[in-house]
Amino acid sequence: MDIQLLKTSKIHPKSKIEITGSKSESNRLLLLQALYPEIQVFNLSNSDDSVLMQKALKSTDTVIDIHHAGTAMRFLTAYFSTQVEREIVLTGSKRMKERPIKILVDALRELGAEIFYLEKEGYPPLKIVGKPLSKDKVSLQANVSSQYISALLLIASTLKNGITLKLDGEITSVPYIKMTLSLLNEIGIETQFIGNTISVNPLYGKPKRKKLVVESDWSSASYFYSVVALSNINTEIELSSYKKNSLQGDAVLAEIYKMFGVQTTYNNDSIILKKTNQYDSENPIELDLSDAPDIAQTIVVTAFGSGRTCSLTGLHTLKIKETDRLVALKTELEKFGAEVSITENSLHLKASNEIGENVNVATYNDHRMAMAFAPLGLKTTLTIKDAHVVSKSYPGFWEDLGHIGFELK
Ligand SMILES: O=C(O)C1=C[C@@H](OP(=O)(O)O)[C@@H](O)[C@H](O)C1
Ligand SMILES: C=C(OP(=O)(O)O)C(=O)O
Repeated sequence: MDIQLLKTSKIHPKSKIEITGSKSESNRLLLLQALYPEIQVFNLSNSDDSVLMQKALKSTDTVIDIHHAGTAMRFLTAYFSTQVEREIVLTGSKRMKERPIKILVDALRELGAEIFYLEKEGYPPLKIVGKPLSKDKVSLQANVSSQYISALLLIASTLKNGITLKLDGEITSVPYIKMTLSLLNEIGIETQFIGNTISVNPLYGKPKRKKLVVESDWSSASYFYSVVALSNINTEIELSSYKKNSLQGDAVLAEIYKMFGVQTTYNNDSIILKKTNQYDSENPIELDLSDAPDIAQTIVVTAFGSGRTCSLTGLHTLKIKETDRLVALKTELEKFGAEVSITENSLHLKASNEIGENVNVATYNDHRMAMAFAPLGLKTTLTIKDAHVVSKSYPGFWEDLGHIGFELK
């Protein structure tokens, strides 16, 4: 399914959208619920990745396919390693078989797990033979993906002595590790994170808190930040349910988008995004996104749509996500006439006021490619190829975009 966005210079001046729970928080809490069934979770994400996670945890099959869901692949590898008397094959999409998992598998093996590679060494699919993990201390490389670390932390409280992790190298995507620790703390699991060492105590007895409400997804909110940034002065979009003290690192959007004139007001359980003229529209956008990699695509496209120079660093994890996002961004932006240069961990976009028309944006099975480019419908007519890819994190995206006044065909 392709979707054409007809150039819409004006969306509704005021609109309201409800986004479901954070996919990251949901997938952590689903795993914790499998370990501690008394936990109840509200406002779960309706994303494919969370639905797949839920299904996988309930499944009694011997082969479990988690398609494109990175967190599900990593978290379930740790989970099934501890499920005694269970033997499963954990597999995924063609792209999942190219996303590395060796760092996590090595760490789990070090703790006593029995995991085998079924195709390429270091990559899914995996055969996992569940057994009690006998050790409690392990070192692992922390500069490739924080998901390996979160996976180990999520199962830690069920091990006899908990877990102590020593993290080697620069720690990437730190807010996601802190999110994991905060959720563990919320249910009464004690943790320490000092320097490059994290430890998690075993949980004796039942979880302290049983009802948890997931805050809505900030990464999904990013597309509306972009829409407001590219809109006329005073355009407002209200998004629910969000809070000021978020566990999600992508809540940094509220700060970042001030550079594009978007003001965020926290109102009960929602946020109101409003376009103002209180910003310097000439200033280049310069950011290190190693703490918030999922909003890189949104920010670059906003910068392009608003004719701003943009230099992003800290993008080393983008190459192993749903697609190589650095190459995908460069390729697709250049179709609109943008000048983009990339390295292994950075992207530079030159300011330009020309935006090509009738471009077909390829999405590479990456939900964020589709959603990041959509706001350009405020500047030009474009077509998003394979637009259904958005369901990985935000199945209602196109409907919500129509609701705020975009013309979709
Ligand atoms: O733990 C999580 O929920 C996530 C961690 C990040 O991955 P990396 O740590 O691989 O950067 C992020 O990109 C991903 O979308 C979700
Ligand atoms: C990178 C992402 O997800 P995952 O790694 O969980 O597939 C994402 O949602 O942008």
